[in-house]
Amino acid sequence: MYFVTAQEMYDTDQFAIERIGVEGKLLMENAGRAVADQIELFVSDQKRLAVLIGKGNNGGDGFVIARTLLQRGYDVEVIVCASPSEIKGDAAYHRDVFRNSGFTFTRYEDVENLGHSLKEKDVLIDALLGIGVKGAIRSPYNQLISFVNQFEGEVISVDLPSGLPADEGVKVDQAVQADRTVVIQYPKVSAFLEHTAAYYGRWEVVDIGLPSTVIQSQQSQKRVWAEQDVSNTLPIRDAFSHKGKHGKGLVIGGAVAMPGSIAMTSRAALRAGAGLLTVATVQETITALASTVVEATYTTLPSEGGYISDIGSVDFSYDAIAIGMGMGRHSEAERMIQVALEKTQGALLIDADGLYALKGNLSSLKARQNPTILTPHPGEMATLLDVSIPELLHQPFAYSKAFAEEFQVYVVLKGAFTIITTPQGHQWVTVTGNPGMAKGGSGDVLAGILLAMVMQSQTVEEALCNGTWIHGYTADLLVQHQHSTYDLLASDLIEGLAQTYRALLR
Ligand SMILES: NC(=O)C1=CN([C@@H]2O[C@H](COP(=O)(O)OP(=O)(O)OC[C@H]3O[C@@H](n4cnc5c(N)ncnc54)[C@H](O)[C@@H]3O)[C@@H](O)[C@H]2O)[C@@H](O)CC1
Ligand SMILES: [K+]
Repeated sequence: MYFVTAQEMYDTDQFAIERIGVEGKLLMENAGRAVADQIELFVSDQKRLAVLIGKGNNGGDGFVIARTLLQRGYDVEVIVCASPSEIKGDAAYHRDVFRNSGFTFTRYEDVENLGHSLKEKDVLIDALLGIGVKGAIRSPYNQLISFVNQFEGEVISVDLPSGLPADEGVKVDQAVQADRTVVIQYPKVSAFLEHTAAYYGRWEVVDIGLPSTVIQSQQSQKRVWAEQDVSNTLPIRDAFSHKGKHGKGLVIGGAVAMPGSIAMTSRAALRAGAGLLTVATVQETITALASTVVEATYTTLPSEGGYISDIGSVDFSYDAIAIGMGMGRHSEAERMIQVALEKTQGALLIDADGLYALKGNLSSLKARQNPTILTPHPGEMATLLDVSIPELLHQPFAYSKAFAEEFQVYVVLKGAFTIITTPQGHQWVTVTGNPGMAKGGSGDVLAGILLAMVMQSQTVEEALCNGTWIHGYTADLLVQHQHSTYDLLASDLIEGLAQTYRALLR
């Protein structure tokens, strides 16, 4: 499923209108009807509804929604929050169709009056502002939004919660806190940002019949990776497969005081389907791991002060290598990352302390011929970019894209919405996962799953999307059945992979 910025949405509408010849009025009719159909699914016709209509096309949708629901026997009061002369174009056309159908609306006067009209209502449909919102919210919308947020019944927003920007990088002034949002055709970027997603409440997308050629005409492509995508791309194992067919992987990391993270990465890689796995680490860590990760083979690396001191002896011909977890932040790490970048013949995944060590070596990323994958959490990404975490999270898509394109790497920016960006600038977001994963070790597990995925026969892009989706989905299944968001541990995710694969392969 694609998702868009406000400009991309306007461009797709424009393309549909000018190139395909679907009139704007018809798009609005389709949009309003699709939203009304959706509302009908979860609002009984015994409820009392009010529709708040703003002056733009979002308000135009509101007229169609109100007319459709009234025709279907719903009790709907329509309150227009703009002077009728301010309403223009397609919205004015639908205001007239509404009126000519024999329906009436009242005009918004002040909050007190509005309070009076809404006292008996169960559901408020918010068609005040859509993707056209800009800057600080002006009167009367500022009072209206505060008012809607005090309404005790259910608030359903049309397209997006009024006042909320569609795009990233825009300050939120004031916005409706919706219980549900019925999104028109494509979700907007703000549905996938940590600081704006919650305004939407539960949301679903309705189709207004734009042909897929319309979105494919867009330059920037951002999509949600969903269960169907996993089913379509997860490699099917044939009856004659053997361990060599599922790739040979290597994990480099760990230190005397930190055997846990590399243990989790290795076990996760094996559970996620790695054919053959080798762990290269210091002797003490091998001793600690040997009895818990029995399926791996081991390579002893020289150590100094409890840390790996050199990786020159490593065989770099593996299909994929993951480096950095539990490696420690010390001066030698930087040189070792440099060696890994130069010598790794297959895909190289850099995580955790490896990312920290990469900071001084960014330009060497460009020289690599084979895929390089960085898996930062926001703190690590912010460090790589020299920005603060809030700055990064204000526009994570833009920062990820700029970085991935500049350094020709795959970036997996971890978070409640994990963003996967390819060196070509294509972006995917996965929405699986829950707060139970916000714990130490969960990133190590992800690195292992991603390593295993990259070793299989799928594109790197698919591998990263599948791995990220599976990681979050496993946490979701565990929280639904055996665990809670409090007690869930990273190691539970590894064991939980069994359930996820069984569900996927059923
Ligand atoms: N043909 C189309 O263009 C279609 C549009 N659709 C709907 O149209 C919406 C976009 O319509 P518009 O572009 O008219 O935008 P809006 O409906 O978001 O309204 C923009 C209006 O709000 C005012 N405004 C903007 N920022 C404000 C602020 N900070 N304070 C107070 N007033 C502010 C502007 O003066 C402008 O007139 C979409 O969200 C969607 O609901 C759908 O019906 C599909 C078809
Ligand atoms: K709205």
